[in-house]
Amino acid sequence: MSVIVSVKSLTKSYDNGFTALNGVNLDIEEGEIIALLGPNGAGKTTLISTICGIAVPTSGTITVGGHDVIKDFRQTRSMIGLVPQEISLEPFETVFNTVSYSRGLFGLKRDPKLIDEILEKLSLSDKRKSRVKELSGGMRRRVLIAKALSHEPTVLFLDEPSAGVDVELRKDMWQVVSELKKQGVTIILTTHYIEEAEAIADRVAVINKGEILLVEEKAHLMSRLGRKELRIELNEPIDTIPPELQRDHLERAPDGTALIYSYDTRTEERTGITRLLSDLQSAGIQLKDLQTRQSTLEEIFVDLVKEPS
Ligand SMILES: Nc1ncnc2c1ncn2[C@@H]1O[C@H](COP(=O)(O)OP(=O)(O)OP(=O)(O)O)[C@@H](O)[C@H]1O
Repeated sequence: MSVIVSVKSLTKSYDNGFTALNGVNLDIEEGEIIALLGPNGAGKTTLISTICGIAVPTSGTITVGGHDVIKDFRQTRSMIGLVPQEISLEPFETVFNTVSYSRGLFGLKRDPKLIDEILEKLSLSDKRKSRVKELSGGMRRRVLIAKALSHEPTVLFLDEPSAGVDVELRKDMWQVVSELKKQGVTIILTTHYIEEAEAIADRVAVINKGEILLVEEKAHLMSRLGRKELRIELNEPIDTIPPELQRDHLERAPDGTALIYSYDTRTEERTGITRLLSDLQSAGIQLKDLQTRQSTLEEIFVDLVKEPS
């Protein structure tokens, strides 16, 4: 596979002296989906903006398709589609015109057939004459993607594509992104949702305080981060963990009303839950409720990016 976006020793300091990116190196392969994960203020948007040529690097170089984003701005920008986080669409305009207009902004000739194909790809064909204000939130996001694709870019940036979107629509969005990948579009997305990176990314880059902490194959990263927690609510609070449960490495909630069991579904063949439940029975502990939860990205970041104490 060849590298389509190459970022070398990129530093970006804003006019107020703040360094938002500090020596970033990142190669993005043609045709991959890479998720850029990072806490608020990590530098994700700044990185996207510099690659798109919207923000000027303080030092370092960026190439898209082998062209320098500053020297050959027009050429590189035309290869890039950018889907912003905020939905900013003209409410009274039709879907077709909205997308067609975006193509015009790149100085390209009108191409109704192409616009119809893009709408088809995004399951918006039956809405082509609808006004934007008549669309649901999920459809509006698709219109944003259609706009970004209207000038036929080969690289697509999606900034938080499913922020504030419900689970159903999020899955829909993943489907759309996977389809675009199949058609050969390289996709870079920023996200706060680990399930999102897990569902669609080939690789994951973690950025914090303007530095890339790691870039890894998703499968590898997930095996390191994918811990789950089983919370066992008890009928009666307990003061200490009974000896029958010592081997299960449980934690006791501070008020004694629950036990917490951590396990890893990916790296361990057996979760140990069956054994745990039988040990609970042997210890005569009555369960009130069971809940599982996965570490949130926020928690993973706390681990990944925590300052050494
Ligand atoms: N124009 C600017 N002038 C000064 N500082 C800025 C400017 N734009 C961004 N910053 C700062 O640079 C840092 C990185 O911001 P950026 O928007 O790139 O982060 P982000 O990872 O996209 O965050 P979020 O997840 O909140 O969108 C932040 O501390 C931000 O306050």
